[in-house]
Amino acid sequence: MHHLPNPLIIATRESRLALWQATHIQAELGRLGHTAQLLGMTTQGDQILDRSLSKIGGKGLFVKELETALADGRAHLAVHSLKDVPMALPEAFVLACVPPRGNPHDAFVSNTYARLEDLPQGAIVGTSSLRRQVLLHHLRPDLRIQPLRGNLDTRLRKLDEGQFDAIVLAAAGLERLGLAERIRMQFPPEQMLPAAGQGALGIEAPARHGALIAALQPLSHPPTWLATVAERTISLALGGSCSMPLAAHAVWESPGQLWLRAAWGDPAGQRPLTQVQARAQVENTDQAQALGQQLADALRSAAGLGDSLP
Ligand SMILES: NCc1[nH]cc(CCC(=O)O)c1CC(=O)O
Repeated sequence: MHHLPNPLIIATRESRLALWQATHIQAELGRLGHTAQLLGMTTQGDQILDRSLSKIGGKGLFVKELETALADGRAHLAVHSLKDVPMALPEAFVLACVPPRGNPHDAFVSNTYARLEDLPQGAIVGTSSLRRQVLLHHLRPDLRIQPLRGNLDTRLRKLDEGQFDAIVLAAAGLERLGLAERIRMQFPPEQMLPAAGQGALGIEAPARHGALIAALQPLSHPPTWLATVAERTISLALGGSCSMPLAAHAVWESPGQLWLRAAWGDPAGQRPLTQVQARAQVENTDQAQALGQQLADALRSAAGLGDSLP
């Protein structure tokens, strides 16, 4: 039998964005009458900046060290960008709650050009995301796409130093850090379909801590939960890794009617982009998973991926 710890300790990465997100959840818990404190931690994903995430073990690197703090009892819950949370968590942990989603779109950021269309032939665009890379290549095969890692401030600094003509970042991160004025253009999903879970937060807790999981439920937003379950089911079905050239984005067209789109690209740019979509009445987690699974199967056959994936 667990009771609710007081104070609740929230494990978080120490980037400005992660701290904003954890502080936001701390305040939400405060409004529910709980006292919460932050435990800042540096993860391997934050330390290794010279190699791409897909090469060093994926976005799970951002999550693992926070899970160790939960397992040790040094912290009770962890706040993550949902985009960085692997679909399959270790058995001892659950995604206890997904709060309302922020801006899910990608942002075009440049000091010179107002829109992607304005970039000259062969312009240099910074992004390390395989998804952004393949979608940019699809829109503008002439662009030279170069790696860009580090936290948001670091990425903007590299742009300002003149290393790139433009960069592409998540709008949610810029907005949370008060940097919305850096957004020159927001990509519509038709141009750049977001990653699964983009713009949403995920709160992770020990699976056995029933009292804590129950206490987090008032922060949950069922429409965001169901949409992101559908999106994340596609990631899981296509191999479970977040470091894939995969986009998956769901929107509510009307109450209960979920529209799910997905895209898969070839990072080498040899094969054309594959895009699929489906709609379904979704009222519970099983139906959201079924829609995600259906679209994953459609994507797999349309892209000629067969049964095995890299
Ligand atoms: N991969 C890093 C990451 N994880 C979450 C965000 C932004 C916030 C979000 O998408 O929810 C970012 C930065 C970015 O993609 O530009």
